[in-house]
Amino acid sequence: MTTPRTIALLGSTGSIGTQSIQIARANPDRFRITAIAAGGRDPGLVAEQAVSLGVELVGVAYGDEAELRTRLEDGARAAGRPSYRPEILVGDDAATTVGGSGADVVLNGITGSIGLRPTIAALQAGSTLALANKESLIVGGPVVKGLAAPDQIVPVDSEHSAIAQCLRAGSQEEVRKLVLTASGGPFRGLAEDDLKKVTPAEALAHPNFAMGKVITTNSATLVNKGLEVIEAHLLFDVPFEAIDVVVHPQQYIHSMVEFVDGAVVAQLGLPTMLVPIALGMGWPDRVPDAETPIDWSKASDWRFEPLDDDAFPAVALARQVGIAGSTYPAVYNAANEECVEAFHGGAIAFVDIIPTVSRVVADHEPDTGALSVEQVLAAETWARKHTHEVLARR
Ligand SMILES: NC(=O)C1=CN([C@@H]2O[C@H](COP(=O)(O)OP(=O)(O)OC[C@H]3O[C@@H](n4cnc5c(N)ncnc54)[C@H](OP(=O)(O)O)[C@@H]3O)[C@@H](O)[C@H]2O)C=CC1
Ligand SMILES: CC(=O)[C@@H](O)[C@H](O)COP(=O)(O)O
Ligand SMILES: [Mn+2]
Repeated sequence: MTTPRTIALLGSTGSIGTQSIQIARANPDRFRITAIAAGGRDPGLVAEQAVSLGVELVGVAYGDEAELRTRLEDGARAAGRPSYRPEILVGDDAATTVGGSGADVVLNGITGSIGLRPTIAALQAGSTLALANKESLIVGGPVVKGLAAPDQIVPVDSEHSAIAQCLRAGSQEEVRKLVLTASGGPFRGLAEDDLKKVTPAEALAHPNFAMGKVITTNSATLVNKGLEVIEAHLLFDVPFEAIDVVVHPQQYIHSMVEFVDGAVVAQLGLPTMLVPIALGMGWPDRVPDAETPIDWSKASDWRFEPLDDDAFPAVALARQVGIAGSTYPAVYNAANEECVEAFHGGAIAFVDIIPTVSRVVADHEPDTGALSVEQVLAAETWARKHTHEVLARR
């Protein structure tokens, strides 16, 4: 009998976080969540998670430490473990400290590029990084890659988990191209003009997945797929021209690899995150019964269609920033994060998002030379400020 892997779970209260807890609870012989971090929007949920998992370390970015402590104490008493006293961290660095706490696996399920420092901390601590927080890799690019040992980063993003699984079928030299599948989002099939009136509520109606606000909006604009093209380039060292995107609305095929002989290997499954999360925590081992397999006795139609780059220019723009490298991906992502907030706040329309990101990218003057974390953070700060200047000029 082997000892369970220790897991530090960042973003424990979110879509990825709660599903990671589900996997860990179902597999106590394999995984033990020893530390959690969240933003702090719901201290009651954080306390409930901490008590039920018995974690040793709890971090939140904001909120009242005394309130969290009281909730933990109340929860511990109710659970019949009144002496339970985890270490509590509150503040901007909490997730970074939890990420660097030395767990066997750090599962980064934070949303947004705020996940960069925790990603770096996990890599520096020598933990395996199960990476859902794609933004940290994309904005950090060569900095993050430079810190990672071979196989230290295990993708959790469904498309990249699929590609990692497909790559087991051949060598790197035998790969001809990667093919990312895309749902097309809730507005698939709409023309540019039809997109002018879509609402935030409509943008949050993803056809297949229940995810957080930012990634769901990014699926609607196709920014998510743009980010995923850059993510695939960074994770798998495949040039941008060898990374294709195909719209597959059912998302049963999570992504594919085409090999030099013309064979295409795909990874299939129900459109849920349970397999990618379980594999991220257990890599390279599969976790039995993580998800129900597809039922092949039922008839179903699977569709494939090309991207509509006119209505959804986000992927083409992402390719440009990915190829430009340096701080461009950080600027693309930061401008988009600001626009997503502005869209949900009612300040801008859906169709304002990509033109604004594009303007900010065009105005960016990157530093030259090797990229540092400080340069990334400075570029992000500039991009966030400039996004609001561009929006104010409209
Ligand atoms: N959901 C999915 O199916 C998929 C998600 N991903 C990626 O995974 C990541 C998470 O997505 P998702 O779970 O949907 O997002 P959610 O919005 O559902 O959850 C985000 C989590 O991050 C936490 N958080 C926010 N700010 C901080 C901070 N400063 N420090 C610590 N924690 C913080 C939130 O805490 P709080 O609740 O307190 O705000 C919450 O726990 C994103 O990068 C996304 O792109 C990738 C593939 C699929
Ligand atoms: C589950 C997952 O990995 C998400 O990134 C999802 O794939 C979103 O799909 P689309 O961005 O293709 O709508
Ligand atoms: Mn994805």
